[in-house]
Amino acid sequence: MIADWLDLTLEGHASARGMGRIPGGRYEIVAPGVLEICPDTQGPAARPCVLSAGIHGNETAPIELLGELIAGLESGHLIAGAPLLLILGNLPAIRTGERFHATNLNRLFRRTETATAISVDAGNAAAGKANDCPADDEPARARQLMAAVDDFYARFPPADGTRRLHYDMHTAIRDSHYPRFAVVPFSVGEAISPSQWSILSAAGLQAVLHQHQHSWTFSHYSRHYHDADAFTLELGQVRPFGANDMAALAPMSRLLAALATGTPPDESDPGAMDYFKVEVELMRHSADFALCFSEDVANFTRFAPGTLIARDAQAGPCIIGDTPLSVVFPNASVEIGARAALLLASCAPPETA
Ligand SMILES: O=C(O)CCC(=O)N[C@@H](CCC(=O)O)C(=O)O
Ligand SMILES: [Zn+2]
Repeated sequence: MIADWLDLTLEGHASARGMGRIPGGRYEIVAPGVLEICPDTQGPAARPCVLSAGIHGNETAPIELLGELIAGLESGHLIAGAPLLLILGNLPAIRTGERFHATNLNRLFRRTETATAISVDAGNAAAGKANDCPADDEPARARQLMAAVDDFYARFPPADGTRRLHYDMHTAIRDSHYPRFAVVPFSVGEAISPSQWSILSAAGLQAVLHQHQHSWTFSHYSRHYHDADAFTLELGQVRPFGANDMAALAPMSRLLAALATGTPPDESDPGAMDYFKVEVELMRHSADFALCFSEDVANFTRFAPGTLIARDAQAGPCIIGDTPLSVVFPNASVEIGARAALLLASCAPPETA
């Protein structure tokens, strides 16, 4: 019963391995919190999809979305029609309702000599898959998830002319002028498939933010190493289980259902979304660091030229230059050396023709 898998995993009782049938395909638990769906027959629009949630443990709406998807697949309301890898990211942090335990998992998806060896060595990967990672070992979990993604993408190449897909679903700490928005990881590889803009627009996304440099997030991993159409999707604000506005996420739920069944997703005008690019990645360099605006300033708030944004004992003040910039993900409590905010400028929509 895959419907039980999610509850059991969150309670810490899931078996590390297991497999069975669902309508139209089969499932396999390939690692703790990692469930693969393999259809008997691929639908007309099937793409190998990684759908991840809970990379930050207190971001529950995406986990509820995965729960709805799994229930649909189990009941036969949705017939499996595409290879899927469903991932619950930071299991110990989900269980305690925290963003992370020792360090932010979403900065660790980078191949090192060790991680690459694990991802290409099936024996090591299998050993790593058998057990839950210790609660405070986010680097071990990142290696486990990188290995699972490498293995999945290697076994399910995309059809000619299509690309792999990864939606890493999150919710934001702050309120936002755009409650639902996509972050596009930086890449020197292929451009994102143009259809993604109209698909994300139909799924209720309101803005798109292009990263300007490598960020070693989970979505960046799939984009950088696997040339996938990969995004971090911010789907509202952090809330506990049961308190999320799932009605606002109904179009996103329909998109996930289309991906799982291999049917064409809804599309709508990509011009309905606003587009931004990162101009400044503000880092915290010292213990004596402060943001110079209030805790309730929402994501995408615009600051005028000359505004003091942050003070840092080591890096000095951060002041907006000649053009206004909007702030996203401001967080003065990040670890020293980590990103404390992104400052954005508006940009033109990507080419869709
Ligand atoms: O609201 C916040 O400050 C953080 C929300 C969040 O977890 N965002 C992701 C974005 C990842 C990316 O830049 O692609 C994160 O910070 O990991
Ligand atoms: Zn997050």
